[in-house]
Amino acid sequence: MTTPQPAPAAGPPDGLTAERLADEDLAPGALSAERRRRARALLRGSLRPHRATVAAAMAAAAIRQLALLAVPWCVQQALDQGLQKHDGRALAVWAAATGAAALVQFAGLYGWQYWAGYADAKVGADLRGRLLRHLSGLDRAALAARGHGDLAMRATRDTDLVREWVHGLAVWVVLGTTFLTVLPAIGALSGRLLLVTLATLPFLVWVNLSYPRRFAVASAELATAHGRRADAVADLLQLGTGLRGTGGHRPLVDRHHAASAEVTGRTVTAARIEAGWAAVAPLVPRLAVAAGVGLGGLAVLDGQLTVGGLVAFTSWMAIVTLATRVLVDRLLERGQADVAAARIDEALSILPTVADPADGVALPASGVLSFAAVTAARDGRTVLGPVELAAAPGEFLAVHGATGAGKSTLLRLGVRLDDPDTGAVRYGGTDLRAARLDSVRERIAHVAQRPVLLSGTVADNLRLGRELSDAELERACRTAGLHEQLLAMPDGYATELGESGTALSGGQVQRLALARALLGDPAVLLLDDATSALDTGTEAVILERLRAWSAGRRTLVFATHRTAVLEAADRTVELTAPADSAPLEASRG
Ligand SMILES: Nc1ncnc2c1ncn2[C@@H]1O[C@H](COP(=O)(O)OP(=O)(O)OP(=O)(O)O)[C@@H](O)[C@H]1O
Repeated sequence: MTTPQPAPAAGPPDGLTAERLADEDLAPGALSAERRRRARALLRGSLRPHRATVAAAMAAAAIRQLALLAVPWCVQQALDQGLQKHDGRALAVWAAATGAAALVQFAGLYGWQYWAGYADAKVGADLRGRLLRHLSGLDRAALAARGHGDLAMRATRDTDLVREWVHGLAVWVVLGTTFLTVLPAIGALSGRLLLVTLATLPFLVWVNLSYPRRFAVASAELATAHGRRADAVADLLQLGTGLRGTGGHRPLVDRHHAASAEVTGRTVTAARIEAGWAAVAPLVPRLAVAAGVGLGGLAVLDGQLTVGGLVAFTSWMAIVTLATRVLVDRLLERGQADVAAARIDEALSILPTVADPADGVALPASGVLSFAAVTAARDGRTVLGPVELAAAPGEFLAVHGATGAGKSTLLRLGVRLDDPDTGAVRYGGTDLRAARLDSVRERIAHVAQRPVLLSGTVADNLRLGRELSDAELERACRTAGLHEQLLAMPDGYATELGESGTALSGGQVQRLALARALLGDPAVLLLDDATSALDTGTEAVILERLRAWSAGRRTLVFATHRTAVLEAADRTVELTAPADSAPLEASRG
């Protein structure tokens, strides 16, 4: 999620986007040689597991094209052998051959389209799955400079562009088959017609070399604009309603309109180049047909060419003209696929700042959670520590301190959502950085200050895809003081929460997040101000139930400003902001 900013009239629509654009990876314009090389490597790698399917599509496409190209020849024979010589049998034979070619075209086209569609669906699913697996494994710091909307575009529009490229791969075989068959066939008809045909080739090469460069630049700029608009839409949807009360949604709307206008402008630019390319490329083959008809007609009058031969020439040239148009489409797709693959590659190259160790160990079932000489810096500023702290099994520890003293930062280190800059966080003596991340998250659960809910039901949000019975959900919700309130709702646990859990109050969201953490049966529970939205009565009940839940063997670490929590805790620890952190309270003197 990005910070909302009003949009300037021109250029990148917000400061953060401008910052992103400074990043070489997202720079508009043509791809650098290195990015193109990496993009092509990604495309080849995505294709590798599906080579056999693509090869089958290509073979079917070649068969279909040969059958298509055979038709003018069959017609030529029917005209020259059948009609010109009044030979009904020859006419029937060549009519049957034309029919057979139609059947072969049918089978070839079916196989081509089926296998091409199968390959594009598989490559798209693999690529999207790989990208989403990678992105979902990244931590907050790694994703900090990326907008969610832009990343979503990479998983949708960009993978779809790669799919289109995969679908069109067999067409290269069609084009090769066409040119390799038509040129000798026309040469066999007449040397002059072959010269007319060959004269078009330098022009075709020039057109198809010059337009792609311009289109690649337009395509890259369009992709970046799409990413920016997607960010603007995501922010508008996620933040707009929250900011309406302060009038803050207006800049979001303006920003979206500016981003949308940019997409429209870039689309028109790309369309103009595409239109020129698509119209200019087949022009010369079409003029060549006219020249061929004139020259070929003279050859027919001189008796050097049959009428059937002239008809075959015009038919083949019509196929060449069509092939030229298709060639342009494929080159357009390849340019877009390069840009899309480069964007996907860039997203796949984002490294997590919290890495899962290759040979990570499992954390022990029980142990002391300790912070030894731990410090944390954000944006070059020390915001925590050095902290020395330990919480033993069965202990209820409350951490308090001024706003900005580093309580949330401390808890995030305790479950390895971030790593300390110096010192070590250990559980049962094992440095969390040496443990497998899934093992850390299994032993230690964290309830964030601002919990995140998904669209779906209450039960979906509690389960998060885990195999949990209704009885287990109920037990956790009882401990979190939510069960009775859920029962009072018409749909109970099946209540739909809407986007980002809008159907629940702030206090209910906090308790749902608490119940969700309890369901993992952790040995340590880190609670970040998890009762801040509760009335004192409900808070007292929950504290009592949490103590019973810990049953003298589980650890509770509660970051809080609430007196009731401090009073309920076995021990309290006050955090003070480091000297160079200068939070609000400290600067008040
Ligand atoms: N991702 C971040 N980037 C930059 N600064 C950060 C980041 N996270 C925290 N900080 C800064 O670190 C300091 C400590 O923040 P933290 O959220 O840990 O404080 P806290 O004690 O939990 O505050 P509160 O009581 O208001 O919840 C603050 O000055 C905050 O601005």
